Amino acid sequence: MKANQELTCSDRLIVPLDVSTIAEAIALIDTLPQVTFWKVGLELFVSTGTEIIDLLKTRNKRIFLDLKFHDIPNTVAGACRAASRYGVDLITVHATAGRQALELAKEAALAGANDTGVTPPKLVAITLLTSLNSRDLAFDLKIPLELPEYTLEMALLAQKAQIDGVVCSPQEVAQLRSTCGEDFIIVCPGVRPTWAQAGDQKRSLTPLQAYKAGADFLVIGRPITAAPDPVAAWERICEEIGNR
Ligand SMILES: O=C(O)c1cc(=O)[nH]c(=O)n1[C@@H]1O[C@H](COP(=O)(O)O)[C@@H](O)[C@H]1O
Repeated sequence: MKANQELTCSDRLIVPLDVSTIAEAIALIDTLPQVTFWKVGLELFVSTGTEIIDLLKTRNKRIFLDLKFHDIPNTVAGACRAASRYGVDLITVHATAGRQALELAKEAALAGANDTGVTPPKLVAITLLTSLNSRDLAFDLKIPLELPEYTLEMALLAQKAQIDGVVCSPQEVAQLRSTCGEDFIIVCPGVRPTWAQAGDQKRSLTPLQAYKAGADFLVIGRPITAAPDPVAAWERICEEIGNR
């Protein structure tokens, strides 16, 4: 990675291709040529398979393959090995898959990249989805910890298992950054400019707040992709974070 101060807005912002067809994905990629880092999530990958990966590669884009693996260790490892053969930049696993799954995921990612001679992806663990709040954690998931403590425990578990970083809400970034250190990758979805709708995101902060708290990457979807003018929305966000 480049030193922090040299990073530009397109190095920091990851935009999800949350659509279900190649045609819609191409339309978004063409609308936003300034985006260099795209996220391929469950909806698009399940719909198109590797076609979208090949397309992004021919356009020299960076790829966050966000399939959020969560299964028994053997299955998580197999999936990580397969995903890593594509030569993508980032992949996700759920921290709650547990320590053994995380450890095997890391080994498998290295093996998968080695299979095809590509650079291994960075592995990031989901701490707690940004669509959940303290109430959901306590009353639905029955987790008897305060939310910041829980996300910290998940991050520490991932770090002990040699995972490269985490996905967390902007509200937890400062704490995770100070505990897990500067080299731990922190990816933040759930980012909302003041002028955008929250939608299903429950633990948001603005792009500038998330960036200042220490996030390496901001994942921002609908505030850009569903805006009447996506390019203007992108530029407004870049201005808000000072084009850093
Ligand atoms: O792993 C993710 O990227 C992710 C984790 C999380 O906790 N919350 C979350 O919103 N995401 C993803 O980040 C994107 C957020 O999109 P918007 O809510 O439209 O900005 C979606 O593609 C989600 O799948």
